[in-house]
Amino acid sequence: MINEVKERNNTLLVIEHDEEVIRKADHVVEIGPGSGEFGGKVVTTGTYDELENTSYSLLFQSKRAIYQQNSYQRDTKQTAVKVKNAKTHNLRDLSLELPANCLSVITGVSGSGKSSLLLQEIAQNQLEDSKTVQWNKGFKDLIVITQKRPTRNKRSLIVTYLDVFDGVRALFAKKSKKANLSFSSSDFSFNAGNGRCPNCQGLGVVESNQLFFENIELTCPICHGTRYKDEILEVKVDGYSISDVLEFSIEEAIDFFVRNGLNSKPLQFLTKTNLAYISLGQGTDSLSGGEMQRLRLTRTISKQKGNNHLFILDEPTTGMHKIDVFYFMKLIQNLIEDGNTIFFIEHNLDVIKQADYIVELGPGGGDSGGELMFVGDISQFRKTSTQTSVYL
Ligand SMILES: Nc1ncnc2c1ncn2[C@@H]1O[C@H](COP(=O)(O)OP(=O)(O)OP(=O)(O)O)[C@@H](O)[C@H]1O
Repeated sequence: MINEVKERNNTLLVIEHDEEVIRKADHVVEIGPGSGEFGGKVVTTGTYDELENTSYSLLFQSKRAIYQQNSYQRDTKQTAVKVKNAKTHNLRDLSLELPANCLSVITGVSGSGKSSLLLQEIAQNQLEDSKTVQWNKGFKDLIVITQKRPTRNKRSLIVTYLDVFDGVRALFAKKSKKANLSFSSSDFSFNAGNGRCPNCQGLGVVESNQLFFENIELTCPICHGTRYKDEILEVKVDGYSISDVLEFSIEEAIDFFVRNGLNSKPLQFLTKTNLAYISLGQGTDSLSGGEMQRLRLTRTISKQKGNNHLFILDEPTTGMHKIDVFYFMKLIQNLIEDGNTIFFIEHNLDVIKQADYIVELGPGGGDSGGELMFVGDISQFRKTSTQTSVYL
């Protein structure tokens, strides 16, 4: 389709990570070299072949051995779930088993029935058996992370989304008591209470509201973006005000949290997914799609205790660069090593290569889909020529 658009004398500008698309581009621009404040520069430009042979190109680096990971090839004998004669949407009397304590990937062309199988047929009744689905009874719970983005909310910051701000507020309240100031934990909230800036209501920004002009956000002229009243900012822990803490990167925040006995577990998980560069006070609505997926997974994982959880994730690597996928998959593999089970809907070949068990649905979408094209491990998959395996 892209070629057709080009042939009609149009110009296409595409944001893309997919190597197959990059390979076909006439000109590629790589932005980086890192993420967040470490990004924003043009790293290199050229054709796919030029990038592949330029040592500082991100494409070149991501194809290096360090970013390749193979399947752990775990034993798939223990069953997590049995599906018998599933018929949801386009599924054609589908029967299969998925293994426990492994990474299973369901792949296939768009509309082939992946979501119908995993999100509807399997996940719909949580861990309850149904006419078509029989569960291994060892799972503690089922956690489903879909692609749906949480509703946009200006007041949701990384620190509140990860539920670690209450601890920070309580710490500052305790410190204020020691200094004979009578501030409570709620005075250190920017969402409510008496401590937030009355002009911007704790947002740190105000809207320009000028007649005839589009509204733009301006730094609040009263609190200068700190979100708080001056007397609140005078309370310091280790020399930092609560507004300074919101400016911390995740890496800096971990030091502060550990030093002060706060729960740093969710922050530790974030660093494992290569998100150590974002700041505690960054709004969740400003995150990229790939960053948001990792944040959601981190929040979910950090709340789970122990093992025997079953995670179902719908295309979790959408929007991630190969390098981000590498870090993300390390976290996933650790989860499995800890005794959990993961089912993915995924097209990403780097993920498929790491799967212990692969299911491909097809052959087409809609009425021409819903059939099992392949079930087995990666070494068997490489020997077939399904619509997905030919790209491995
Ligand atoms: N609620 C629904 N009612 C009727 N048909 C549906 C419903 N949801 C999905 N379908 C149809 O079932 C078929 C399989 O859809 P499904 O979402 O399972 O595919 P998929 O493989 O997950 O696709 P994609 O990769 O594009 O997300 C499609 O033809 C779709 O239009």
